Amino acid sequence: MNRKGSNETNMNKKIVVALGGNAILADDPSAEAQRESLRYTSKKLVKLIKQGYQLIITHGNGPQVGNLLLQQKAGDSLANPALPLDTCVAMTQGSIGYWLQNALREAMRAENIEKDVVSIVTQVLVDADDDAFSNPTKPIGPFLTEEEAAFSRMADNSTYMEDAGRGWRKVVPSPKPIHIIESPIVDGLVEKGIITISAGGGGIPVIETPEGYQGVEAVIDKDFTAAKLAELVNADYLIILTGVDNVYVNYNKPNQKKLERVKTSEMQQHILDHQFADGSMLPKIEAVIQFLENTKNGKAVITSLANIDKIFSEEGSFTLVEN
Ligand SMILES: Nc1ncnc2c1ncn2[C@@H]1O[C@H](COP(=O)(O)OP(=O)(O)O)[C@@H](O)[C@H]1O
Ligand SMILES: NC(=O)OP(=O)(O)O
Repeated sequence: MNRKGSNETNMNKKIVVALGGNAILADDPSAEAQRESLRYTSKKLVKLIKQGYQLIITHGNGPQVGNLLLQQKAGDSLANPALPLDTCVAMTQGSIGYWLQNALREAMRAENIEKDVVSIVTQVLVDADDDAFSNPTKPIGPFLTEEEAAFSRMADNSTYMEDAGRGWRKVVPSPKPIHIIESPIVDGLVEKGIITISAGGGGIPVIETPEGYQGVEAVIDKDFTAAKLAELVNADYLIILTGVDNVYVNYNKPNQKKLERVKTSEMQQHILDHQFADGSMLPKIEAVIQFLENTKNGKAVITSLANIDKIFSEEGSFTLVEN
């Protein structure tokens, strides 16, 4: 990193990259369209691998897990019952991990890079008494019109909310991640130079019981889990990839202003000034601050996929947050 960061050597620097679920599934929910998005993503990520960075990848699943729930409901019968939400999260870790690890393999082969990549079914501990269980806020599945949402609410008795001006979506509880159960395994693989894809969809939410871990009906915000993962693996950078190049103040207003290099204290003030939308940009900013508060020299970047390979060069537009 030079223009906007320091010029330290990048060999073996650890980067946790969090991919938004909407970056994988845009308009076309078919497997082939999602694989194609991940092929594009992988070509971009490989540029960081070529620069010597060690990638620890995680991803969202909001659109995918909501669609899977709809499929479960559509086929629900006594002989073939719908599977619960924690299991659906596990299923999306499997499907997205499978697509992504193969896309990364192809992209690395094209660049003559010999590295292993593996997806890990990952559980994340949450608190059974988290307030989120009585206050669902995490949007999942397709965007609906207000009328469609009202109709769906009557059909499935779920909660639907408007999602950052983009339409109405089903919302489910989103407890905060306390611990990533498999993080020591991820750490061990990272130390061996293996690229990991873990804690997808925020991780499978589990609570601790006398009998062991038990799944709960929730979807954890992948940005908070990414921050926890970055802290646990002692990452140098947390990069959150989303639909915008930069975070803005006065977003979508005539006086909107791009944030380029900011201190956590400045971000905290912007939160107090209500600059970031709930359920979209706010959790990303909170996650970034959480990581920076729990790490000594970490830095965090929020940008779009188009910019990822430019973050460490002279070009590109992105928001870098540091202590
Ligand atoms: N202050 C802001 N600056 C930039 N983007 C914002 C801001 N407030 C809300 N947004 C919106 O938040 C979106 C990112 O949230 P979201 O789409 O939920 O994330 P994900 O990519 O993880 O699915 C951006 O694409 C943008 O539309
Ligand atoms: N689980 C999660 O936060 O997914 P999205 O990023 O796709 O909303």
